[in-house]
Amino acid sequence: MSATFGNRLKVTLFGESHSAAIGIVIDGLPAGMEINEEKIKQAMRRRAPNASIASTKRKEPDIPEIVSGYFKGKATGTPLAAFIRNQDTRSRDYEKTAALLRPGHADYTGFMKYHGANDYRGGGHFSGRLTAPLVFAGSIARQLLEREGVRIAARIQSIAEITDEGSYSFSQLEEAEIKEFAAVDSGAAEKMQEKIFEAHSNGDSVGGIIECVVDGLPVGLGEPFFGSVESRLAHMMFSVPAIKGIEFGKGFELTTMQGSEANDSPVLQDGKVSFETNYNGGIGGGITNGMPVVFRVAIRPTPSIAKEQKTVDIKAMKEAALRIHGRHDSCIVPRAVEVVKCAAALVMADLWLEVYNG
Ligand SMILES: Cc1cc2nc3c(=O)[nH]c(=O)nc-3n(C[C@H](O)[C@H](O)[C@H](O)COP(=O)(O)O)c2cc1C
Ligand SMILES: C=C(O[C@@H]1CC(C(=O)O)=C[C@@H](OP(=O)(O)O)[C@H]1O)C(=O)O
Repeated sequence: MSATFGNRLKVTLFGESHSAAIGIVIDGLPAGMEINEEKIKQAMRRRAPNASIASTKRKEPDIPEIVSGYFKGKATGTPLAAFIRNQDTRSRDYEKTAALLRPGHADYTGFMKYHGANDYRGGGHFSGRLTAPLVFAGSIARQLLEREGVRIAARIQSIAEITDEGSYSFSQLEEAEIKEFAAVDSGAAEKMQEKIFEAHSNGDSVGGIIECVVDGLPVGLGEPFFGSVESRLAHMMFSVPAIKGIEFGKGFELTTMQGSEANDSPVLQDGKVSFETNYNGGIGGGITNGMPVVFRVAIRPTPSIAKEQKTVDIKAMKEAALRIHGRHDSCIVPRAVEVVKCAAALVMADLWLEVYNG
């Protein structure tokens, strides 16, 4: 089932961008786990559209309504289900152009796979909107990890060709979280935002890279081969719409290094094994080695743009031109920072429960 993810902590997503609601069912939360609703609200706010970064003008309160599995501030241990109502849908944006396949979006594949029965409004079930319930569930998973001393932080590393080259401490990354635009260096952040507005004013869009770090992990999460930490994180990240690449540690740069440079040498620190460097991103043979898990994801430019593009009218089977005048993010990256952290939390909490909960 493609809507369900996880082994010990299972999540099932449902809904469409313009349906009555979107939501998620979380199965496997430890009974009695306290849930901080304020932390959930903060996460939802950080994912929400933000006019100051040229994001979609759709205004959704994004208040999750928990309908089961939660009692007196704690998880009951039975499935926790929540839905988020869609309130500011403007489906007329999609009426006139319903048959015109949006280049870069899932209109063509959705139409073919579901024999034209797919709900194309706002991207339907393919929509980035489905990341709202993902953030809801992930922010609970994040709380579960925090209880165990595991923390997650992320930052915007680049937008288009503008890169923040700095390498930062975990606490500097954590400080980025409270910023509206989660880049660490303020000079780079300004240039990145200018780039987004430039694309917006040209009727175009841009992408970028998010770096994410999971700190405080024990040695031994994950398994070799198909249960590797890399494969589990990659599965989750590629489930997030618009994510097109992932690398761990030095990633592709490892190919330009010699073995003597790429190897992370074990050292003794206070009588325990640690590593001199972390070029392999805290993972060895698919298993956490106690160093921070570091990965970066590549996010494509938003598909729906105002600039004229070539397409096909799938009903008339004719080539056509398309300009999209709806409400769209000029860049998905700033809003996706929270999505990446929460999606990573779901994976790491699942891996945690596999080892420490039976
Ligand atoms: C937080 C978030 C917001 C998004 N906003 C938009 C948007 O406003 N317009 C759009 O066309 N795509 C947006 N997307 C991306 C599309 O949903 C995505 O590109 C599409 O479903 C096709 O999937 P793919 O790019 O993974 O192939 C967004 C994605 C995310 C994660
Ligand atoms: C609503 C959200 O983003 C939506 C993601 C999206 C897409 O195609 O992914 C298309 C747009 O939908 P609509 O045309 O209905 O405004 C965005 O606004 C959200 O993230 O909450």
